[in-house]
Amino acid sequence: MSDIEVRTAEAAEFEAVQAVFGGAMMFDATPDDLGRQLFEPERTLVAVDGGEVIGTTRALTRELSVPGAVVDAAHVTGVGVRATHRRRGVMSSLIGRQLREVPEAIAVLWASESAIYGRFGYAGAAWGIGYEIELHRVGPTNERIRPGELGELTVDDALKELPPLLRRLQAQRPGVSGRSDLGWQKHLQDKPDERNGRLARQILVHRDEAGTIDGYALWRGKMNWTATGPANEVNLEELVAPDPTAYRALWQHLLTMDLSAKLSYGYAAVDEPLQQLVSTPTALDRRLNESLWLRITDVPRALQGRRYVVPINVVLDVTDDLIQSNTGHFHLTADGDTVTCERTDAPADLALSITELGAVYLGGRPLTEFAATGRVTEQTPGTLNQTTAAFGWPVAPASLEIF
Ligand SMILES: CC(=O)SCCNC(=O)CCNC(=O)[C@H](O)C(C)(C)COP(=O)(O)OP(=O)(O)OC[C@H]1O[C@@H](n2cnc3c(N)ncnc32)[C@H](O)[C@@H]1OP(=O)(O)O
Repeated sequence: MSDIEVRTAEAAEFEAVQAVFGGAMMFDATPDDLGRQLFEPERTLVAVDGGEVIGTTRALTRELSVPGAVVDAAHVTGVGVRATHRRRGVMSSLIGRQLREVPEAIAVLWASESAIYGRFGYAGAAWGIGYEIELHRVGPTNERIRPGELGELTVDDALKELPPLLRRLQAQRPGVSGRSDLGWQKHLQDKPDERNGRLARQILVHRDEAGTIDGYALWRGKMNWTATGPANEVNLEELVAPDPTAYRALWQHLLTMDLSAKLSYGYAAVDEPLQQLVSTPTALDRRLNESLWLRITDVPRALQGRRYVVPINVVLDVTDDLIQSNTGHFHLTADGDTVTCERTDAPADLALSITELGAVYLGGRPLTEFAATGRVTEQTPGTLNQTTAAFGWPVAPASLEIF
């Protein structure tokens, strides 16, 4: 590490950053115009050896829904180190500096491997459910879809119509990342060489009785003809339907696609209502996946940024090996929209590290889970259950996209 310099990237280094990340992940990272426009060099760190970029990490400027609010969250991505420079502490230098420098009170990421980020105080804060639905077995309920309720949009129309629906979902569910106009363009980009043998993306929408779009699904089909007949595959990429009628109608349509045997979807929530809409939930073939990892970088600001499901008045003893200002006692009080979190000398009710605080931040994991292994300790009897209830949230967090 001694000869390796870690510094902020320059705009001209976009290609080098892409090449290092693509090489490390083993995908073709040919830069495109939208990717270039979304590049934030001032929020990218590079490790340089002999003038050559050999390691990278990026923080994207995006918002995230958290319990009861939408806040700024550093969306960390592009973490890669050239294979020739692995296991010499390059990533540790990059991630350590990034976490100390990001202005946001929380950072989030999708991990390529579970073993990487815990050492930096990140914790799995949301689970996701992957479906491999057997359409012949699942038995969708008989939803009547009236003519005109469903339609398709062009990308240009989708860029106007879909963003408000994602914002509505953010108001309902924690863990959902916001998208800028450019972010939407990138999300709806449909490069033929990235379709994995599937057809072009379909932008399916549902309209309410007044003709207003109140839900959408992004999906692709793939023809598969077997010796026994058609077995096409439907790949659902995203479904956003804050309105119950739209939610039911879109799923009903997708589950009954002609000639199709399978529907795959990777971003369902742990409490996904879909299971109520089918007669055989086991045919959903559900798999629990890791989804969003979260790291609190500023305890008082992060804890003040979200809401709590019941009033709370607790002193937390937090330890953080990487960010010293997060270590100490913090007095958290919350009652509805009035939330305060301040450093205090008062004795602590609960002791935990920054990792456990990150794990429970989105309301998807209970503090009691960590008390069971001694990672959270109760100093004042009764405060564990109260604090667990306050940090919980009625809707499970779910992240809709790998960024
Ligand atoms: C948010 C995202 O972008 S996710 C994408 C992450 N990137 C990838 O998976 C691409 C392929 N891998 C890589 O580029 C690199 O191997 C990285 C970035 C994962 C690690 O970079 P390195 O510079 O080798 O890590 P570094 O030397 O700082 O390792 C620090 C510690 O993490 C451990 N570690 C590093 N990578 C891994 C891994 N994949 N699995 C388990 N442990 C790991 C190291 O063993 C080391 O442990 P130690 O402190 O006990 O000795």
